[in-house]
Amino acid sequence: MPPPIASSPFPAVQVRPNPSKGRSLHATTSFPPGAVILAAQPLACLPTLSHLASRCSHCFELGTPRACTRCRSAYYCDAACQRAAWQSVHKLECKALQRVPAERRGQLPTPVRLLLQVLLVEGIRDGVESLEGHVAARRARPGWRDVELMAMAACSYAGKGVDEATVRKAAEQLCKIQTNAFNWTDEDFTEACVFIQPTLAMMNHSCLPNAMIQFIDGKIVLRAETKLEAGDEIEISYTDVTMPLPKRRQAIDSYMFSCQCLRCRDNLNIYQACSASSNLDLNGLSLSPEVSKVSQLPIITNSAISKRVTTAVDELSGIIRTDEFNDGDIKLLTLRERFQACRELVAVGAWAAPPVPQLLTAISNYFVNKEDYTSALAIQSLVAIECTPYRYPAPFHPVRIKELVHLASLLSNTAPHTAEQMAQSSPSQLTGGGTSSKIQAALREIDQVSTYQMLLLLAKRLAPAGFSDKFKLSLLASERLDELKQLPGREKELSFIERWNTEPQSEWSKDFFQYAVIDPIHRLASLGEELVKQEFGR
Ligand SMILES: C[S@@+](CC[C@H](N)C(=O)[O-])C[C@H]1O[C@@H](n2cnc3c(N)ncnc32)[C@H](O)[C@@H]1O
Repeated sequence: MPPPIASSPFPAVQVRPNPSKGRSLHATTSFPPGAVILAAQPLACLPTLSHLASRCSHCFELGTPRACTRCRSAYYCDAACQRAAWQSVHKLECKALQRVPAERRGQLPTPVRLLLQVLLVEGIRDGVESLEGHVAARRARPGWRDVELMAMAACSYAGKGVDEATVRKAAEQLCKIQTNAFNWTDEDFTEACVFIQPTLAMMNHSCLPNAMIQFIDGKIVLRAETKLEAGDEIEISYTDVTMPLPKRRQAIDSYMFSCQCLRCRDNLNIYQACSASSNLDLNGLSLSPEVSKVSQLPIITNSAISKRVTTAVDELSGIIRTDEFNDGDIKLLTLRERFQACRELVAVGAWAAPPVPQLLTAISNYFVNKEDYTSALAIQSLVAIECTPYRYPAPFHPVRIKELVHLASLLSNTAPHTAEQMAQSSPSQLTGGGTSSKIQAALREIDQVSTYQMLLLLAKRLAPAGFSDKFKLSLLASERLDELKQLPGREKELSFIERWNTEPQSEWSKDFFQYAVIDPIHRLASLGEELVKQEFGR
């Protein structure tokens, strides 16, 4: 039986039957790239296990929330959040959580906690009812016994009994959660919350998505990633689209379909996927205006090189675990070994091809840990110019905004480097004294404070419209810009920056941006390239 079509409570979107995907969500009007299509309240939302004790279970703000004194497994920032949660879900959920043995309470998997809410709260249960769960197909898969056990545990904690019919229904509800819950990653890209929103759950997946979701101030904000026309299907990505094909397939497998998008069908590498984007021209006012010329790169024009890049990426995805790059203590030797494994990609300048960007970020973090901020800044500039814009061609993508703020943070650490301070500072444990002093010399010639200020203003400009006072990265940028106001003697610079910020499209502003931001960051990026090849390519 075809799934029922629910009417959408949001005028901007409409649910339609879809012959190959069940149902799909469509725009009812056109949207320019970056526009906010809608903002929705989640039907149910929970911090993930690793964030349970650090995020409020009601407003989801990061902080040091206090545990509910009864169940000790929901956390709230204050009495108001606790009261509101008590009214909506926690009154019922708290009793159920108290039935979980104390030693297991903090370990209850997030889908099981969501299932508890589905079992206990009528409104949530009704919202989940019409969602797709692929129950029959999941039942035929090896992990089905675990699904049943989780369902049985949830029924028991919820006080619903564990007879066959009740557990079967709960297992179906768990399947719907697994098929439709969104995993929201915070600004550090760790999974922070899991939520369900029935209308947004109608969005299908594409590895070349035309929309994205952000979680801002407890709301799910749906944004157009490319231009949308009325009637277009809205497609988001269920996984990290910059991963190589085998990894994407693995991630998508849990949604019980195989992706037939152009990126998957033709196994497009990161540069080919970038050149298929309609967002390239939007980069004209970004740090990387040359992204628009991606189709002229040898990686695209020379099919032998292009193929080699795709093959090398697929091979490396089997031998390099990118999660090891998140280890703060990663050793120099490991970084060198991994960099050498990537030499084929580096040799053809395929800096954006995975796992090179993740590796460069780990190298930059390695320098930060050593308090060698100049080297970290040079490597991060390389990432900002050669990696991220090709991976995420929309300059308003949160990853691009985060990078501007990150570059600015690194600049704030290098800015106080006077000649005296530099003479005193130890150039980390590396031997690359030559390149390190070139980076320091380059930094002495840059008006780092102005570059810093303009990167932060750019980050603010790219925030989603209507959410700049809620979006974490623009709040952070505003705070830092306010601190700058106290710096004396910058009247001339401030008047230039003000003019650039009010009329960014004018020829004067473009030249000024080139001079004050693009040229310095590109210079640092080429020194970053020299440094990384010299120190890690040996
Ligand atoms: C979150 S739901 C999306 C809404 C769904 N189409 C429905 O009718 O309920 C996820 C499910 O949609 C289907 N789906 C999503 N993206 C798809 C795609 N690119 N191709 C085929 N099916 C897709 C799969 O069945 C998947 O498990």
